[in-house]
Amino acid sequence: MKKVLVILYGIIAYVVFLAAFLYAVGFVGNMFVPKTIDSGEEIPILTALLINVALLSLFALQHSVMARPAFKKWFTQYINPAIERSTYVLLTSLLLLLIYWKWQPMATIVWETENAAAVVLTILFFSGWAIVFLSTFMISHFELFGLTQIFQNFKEQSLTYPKFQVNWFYKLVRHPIMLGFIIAFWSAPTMTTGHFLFAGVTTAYILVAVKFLEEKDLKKLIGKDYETYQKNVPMILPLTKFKKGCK
Ligand SMILES: C[S@@+](CC[C@H](N)C(=O)[O-])C[C@H]1O[C@@H](n2cnc3c(N)ncnc32)[C@H](O)[C@@H]1O
Repeated sequence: MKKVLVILYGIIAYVVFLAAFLYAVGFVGNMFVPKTIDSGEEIPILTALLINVALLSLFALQHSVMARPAFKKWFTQYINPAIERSTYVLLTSLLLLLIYWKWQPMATIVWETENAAAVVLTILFFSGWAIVFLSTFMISHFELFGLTQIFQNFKEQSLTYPKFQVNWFYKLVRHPIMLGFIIAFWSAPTMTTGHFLFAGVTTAYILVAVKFLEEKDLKKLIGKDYETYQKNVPMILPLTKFKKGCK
C-alpha cells in the first residue's frame, strides 16, 4: 500500500511539474495562457517591484536550500528517500504556479521589435525551451524528476541518481538547461519592464547558484573528473572550443 502511495505521489509531482513547465512557456512568451508576465491590471510600480522580487526570492531560496546534499541528508531522515526528489519537484512547481498567479505586470516597454527581428526572437524563444527540455534527457529526465526513484522503491531496488554526463549539449557547455532558460527569458519580441526584471533576476540567480552552489557540490561529489570538465568545457556560453581529454 505504502509503495503504491509513493508511486501516486511521484506521478502527481511529475504531472504538476509538466503543467508548470508548459505554463511557463505561455507565461513568459505572452501566449496560449490566460495569465502571462505582462497581463493584468497594473499596480503602483514600487509595490509591483517588491511583490515580484519577493516571489522570485522565495523560488531562489527553496531551490538553493532543497537542492543541497546536506539538506537532502537531513530531510531523508524524516521522509522516504524515494520521494525526496519528487518532493523537491513538487515544491518547485507549486512555487512556479504561485509566481504565475501573483506576478504583477510592469508594462513600460524596454524594447519592441517587428518583422524579421520579432520572428528571430520568437524562434530563439522556442529554441531556448527546446534546449531545456532536451537537456533533461541528456542527464536523465526521469531520474531528474523523481520517477525512476519511485519505481525503484516499488521494485525494492536501491535508488539511483543521475550519473555525471558529458554528452550532447553537455560537451558544449556545462549547464545547457540554464543556458536554455536564459535564451528563452531574454528572447522577447516585446520586452516590458516586468519581463526585463524577471529575466535579469533569474539570470543573476542562475549564474550565482550554478557557480557557487551546484558546481561546488558537483566538485565534491565527482572530484577530479569534474575539475577537468570545468577546465575544458565553458560554463554557460559555448564560446570556447571543447578540448579533447575531458572524460
Ligand atoms: C536542474 S539540473 C541542471 C543541470 C545543469 N546545471 C544544467 O543547467 O544543465 C540539476 C541537477 O543536474 C545535475 N547535473 C549537473 N550537471 C550534470 C552532468 N554533467 N551530468 C549529470 N548530472 C548533472 C546536478 O547534480 C543536479 O542534481
